Amino acid sequence: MQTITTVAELRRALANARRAGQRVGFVPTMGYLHEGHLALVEASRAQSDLTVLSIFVNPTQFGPNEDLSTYPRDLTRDEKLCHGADVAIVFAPDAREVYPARFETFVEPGDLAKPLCGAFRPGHFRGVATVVCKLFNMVQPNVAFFGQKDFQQCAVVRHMALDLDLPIEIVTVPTVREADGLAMSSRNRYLSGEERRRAGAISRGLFAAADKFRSGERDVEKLLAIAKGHLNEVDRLQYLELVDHDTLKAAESPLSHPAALCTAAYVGSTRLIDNVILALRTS
Ligand SMILES: Nc1ncnc2c1ncn2[C@@H]1O[C@H](COP(=O)(O)OP(=O)(O)OP(=O)(O)O)[C@@H](O)[C@H]1O
Ligand SMILES: CC(C)(CO)[C@@H](O)C(=O)[O-]
Ligand code: BAL
Repeated sequence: MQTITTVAELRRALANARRAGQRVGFVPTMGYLHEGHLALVEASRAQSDLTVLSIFVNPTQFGPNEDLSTYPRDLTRDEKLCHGADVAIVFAPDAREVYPARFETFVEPGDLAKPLCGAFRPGHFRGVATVVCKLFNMVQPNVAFFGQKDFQQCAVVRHMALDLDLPIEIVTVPTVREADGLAMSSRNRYLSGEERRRAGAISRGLFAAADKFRSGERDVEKLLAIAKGHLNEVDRLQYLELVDHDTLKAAESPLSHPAALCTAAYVGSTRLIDNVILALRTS
């Protein structure tokens, strides 16, 4: 495994693989890796010949009062995990390599970026789409892997690839969870012991609604109320919404299309997101 920090070096390292017709899998991350990230690597290993994992805490997707400066970072630990997981290349550029002086061109996503997290993090998905587009151009993978935990991000990236004719297959990997159901997230490390215990309420709420859905409930307000009943343990519910799986517009009762129940909640000062998909049986 090698760690590369410049685009020129990355292109050189990948040239041979490309000439040999190897299928390149790409896992973009912001580092401080956990088993959720390793599930993306595992999916890449299964579907490609060589995996590139990027570690870049992208400044353009953070708002001015967000946690860019305190976001957890530990490259040495991440490199060890990548080595053990059979990653071929860790690409860890610095901010100047990705955004040289006079950088001024952005990718502006459309309606998919407006609801949910987009409503509370203005400019977030513009930053995500821009950096993902740039990373795609740097790595030029055949296939790229994203976690379902960031459901709206998956939708925005998938649509960007379609709109911009990027010849890259986008794969969504199911959310990896802790034993109590909490979605793994680098930000979980901000939680105190007591906050960590209460954070379990987020997935409990989503799962309770999903269980009711599986037993036939199709009323949007009732499903939201069930989830909300569990969410009183969080300190502040930013949003809890049931949206159409494909358009991310508010779902209507009775549910007749696949939907996603999505939430963002603060436990202490930590903002956590999670979601479950409510898929209707097709048979
Ligand atoms: N629990 C998880 N299961 C599956 N994929 C995940 C999980 N957590 C993160 N990912 C995916 O890993 C990729 C990189 O995410 P990122 O580095 O931001 O990690 P994160 O844990 O989501 O961090 P954050 O705390 O910022 O939300 C994204 O595609 C994200 O959806
Ligand atoms: C996709 C991504 C690496 C872009 O910075 C980031 O948003 C993330 O880690 O989910
Ligand atoms: N995985 C989410 C990246 C962010 O919160 O900025």
